[in-house]
Amino acid sequence: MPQLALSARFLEEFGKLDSKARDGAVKVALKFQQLTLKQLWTDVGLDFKQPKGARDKHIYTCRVSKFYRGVVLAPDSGEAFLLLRVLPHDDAYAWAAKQVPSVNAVTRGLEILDAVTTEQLIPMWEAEAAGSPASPLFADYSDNDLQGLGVEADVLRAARSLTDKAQLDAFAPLMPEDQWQVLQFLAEGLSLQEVWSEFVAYRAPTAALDRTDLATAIRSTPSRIALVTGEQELADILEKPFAAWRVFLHPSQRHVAYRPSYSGPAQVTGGPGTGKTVVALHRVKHLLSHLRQGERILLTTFTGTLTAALRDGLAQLVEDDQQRARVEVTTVNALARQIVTAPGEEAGDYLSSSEELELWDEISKRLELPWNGQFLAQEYKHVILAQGLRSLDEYAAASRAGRGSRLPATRRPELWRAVEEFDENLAARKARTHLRVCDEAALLLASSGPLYRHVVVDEAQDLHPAQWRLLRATVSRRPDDLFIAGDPHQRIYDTKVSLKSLEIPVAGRSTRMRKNYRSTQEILAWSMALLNGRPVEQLADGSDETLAGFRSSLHGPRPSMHAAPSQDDELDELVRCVQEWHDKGVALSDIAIAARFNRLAGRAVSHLREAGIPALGLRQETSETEGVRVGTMHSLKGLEFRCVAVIGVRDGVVPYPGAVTPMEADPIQHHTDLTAERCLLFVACTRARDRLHVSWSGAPSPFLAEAGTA
Ligand SMILES: Nc1ncnc2c1ncn2[C@@H]1O[C@H](COP(=O)(O)OP(=O)(O)OP(=O)(O)O)[C@@H](O)[C@H]1O
Repeated sequence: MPQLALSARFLEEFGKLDSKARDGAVKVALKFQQLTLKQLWTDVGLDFKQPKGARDKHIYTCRVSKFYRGVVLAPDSGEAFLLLRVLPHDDAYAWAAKQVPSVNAVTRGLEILDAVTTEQLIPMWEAEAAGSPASPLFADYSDNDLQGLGVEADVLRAARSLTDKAQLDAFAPLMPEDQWQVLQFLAEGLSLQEVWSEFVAYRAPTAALDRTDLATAIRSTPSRIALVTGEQELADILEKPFAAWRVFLHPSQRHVAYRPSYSGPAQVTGGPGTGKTVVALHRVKHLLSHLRQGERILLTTFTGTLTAALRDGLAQLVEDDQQRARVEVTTVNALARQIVTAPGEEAGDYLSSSEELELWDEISKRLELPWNGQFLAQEYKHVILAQGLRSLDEYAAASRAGRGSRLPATRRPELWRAVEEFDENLAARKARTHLRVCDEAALLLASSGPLYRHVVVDEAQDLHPAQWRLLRATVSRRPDDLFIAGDPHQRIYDTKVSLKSLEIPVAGRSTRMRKNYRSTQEILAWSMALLNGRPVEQLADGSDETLAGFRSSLHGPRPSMHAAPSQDDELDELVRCVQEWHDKGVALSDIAIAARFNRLAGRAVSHLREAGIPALGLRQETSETEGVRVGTMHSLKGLEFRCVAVIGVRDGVVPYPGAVTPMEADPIQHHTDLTAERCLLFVACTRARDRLHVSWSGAPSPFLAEAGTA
């Protein structure tokens, strides 16, 4: 029996079919599982036909329903059939007739080129390029350079006729995806070596290649083609056609997630929406398949909302309940609480950051110290807790590197007195702070021993050193101990760490993702302007990281912006915008509103409800509840929605002065805080897949003005 394979595009189109056509497509796919080669070719229901004027003899169409046909690639060997697309009857024939499959000489993957349209367009582009004063887009690269990355004759000719990135984008639907991706990386400024190592090296040939062997090429293209091994697997894939991330991984994603083993901690970084969470989930799946009896995995992240998303994702990827039960999904803070709280003991109250600040202010006044509450809180967080200092002697000997404020050594005893006072006050109230508890939990584990065989961390960029110490202590120093996913461009709190300084060395085991799968290029480009090309400090060792080469191949409308005369007008416009999205078929639960603070978020909820649009706070949501999700920019971290409105992006709020340490108090912290505020707006905007709306009342945020968008 030949093997069935499904292309990513087939699956995407299958997901959008009406139920009748879908049933038809399922029946077709099942026949490939049940019939012999001979039976398939002669099956009346399937009605295999070669399109008239087909450019390639391996391409057929088959009947899916009265109105739809599938496009199938049938290699000569009869070993496999690949379902390429499912389209309305006439479109299927028209598309099928123009396509030519081939085996890429470098990547060995199967490729499909729209040979007819390309041949028609190339002479036009060549003529246009000849008359254009612009220099060719790939002038810096020789044919040899491009061929070495898998760019083949027809695409090479087309690439030579391009003069700008917009033309390259327009070419995307016609071109084999991998070749387009290579050209796109180069156009974005990546070096030949970077493109080679990030995209091609994983797939470089190891044995002789038969370029007529389409069946082998089908098996060598797991990033776009899923081989189906049985009816159960077929049902499983077709049941969730939009969860393409479960089945198709980018070569760099697969390489990172399914690498048999890392000799120590490993890291995946990349801009928003590059699939870091997807990679982390696949890594968990891989680690589960090697887990010995009695061993467990910790999958952890920053906030509770994110653990819910991780749990959902894991349930989609690992269907076996018993396997999944071996993975504990929890936040770092919840884990710490669990470790320090004895059975039956009350967990105690946690101080909010404003309560903590109030307490430090009180102590400062009571002890008549020359420092304000903010200074004390920062010293406690960024020096004392960061280094786990437990006595005045330790504090007196500690480094304050990275602090931009001066504190003579002779004054440290006074400050330590404030720390003691703080701890005593908490003990008296039976209260705790999250970081203090993480610090204690790390200490406890240091004597009681690790809890897990592997730890996988998502959204790692905001973890504090005390949280890292805890994670370090939960797992022994062994191969595959820690797998870390994070993006320093999404650091939205005031902590900056270098993993190297925390004895979590990832050098040589770190990979950066560049392809954005979430947002349209229009949303990405707009959001990236907010960062203004500013590099941020890497998680690994504090050196600079940029978003070079970070791009999406999706396209859509440009973000809309609205400058309102008053907050009421701004909220009226928000209602109009949400209504319009909903009228166009977007589910309310796929729409999110983000504000800098809960107050405006709350007003947005009321305003929407008054207009008859169900809305709820992000924290109240369960995935089934219908209604627009509304929350703070912080609470949107790690999530995604089809449409996002970011509101209240005004001067005096974004950045929020209260969250930015004054320059004169500490210039280093001032810079960190300001960057965190900038990144916060970037994070909120990059949650959007298709539509982004940004609004303000009064003067716009200076971040918008600097980006040239307002
Ligand atoms: N290989 C893939 N195929 C299809 N979709 C993918 C793939 N990888 C990721 N995605 C999709 O891209 C979106 C973003 O993925 P994910 O949340 O893992 O990115 P991220 O890098 O963790 O984002 P962020 O840092 O912004 O939280 C998700 O909708 C995910 O399903």
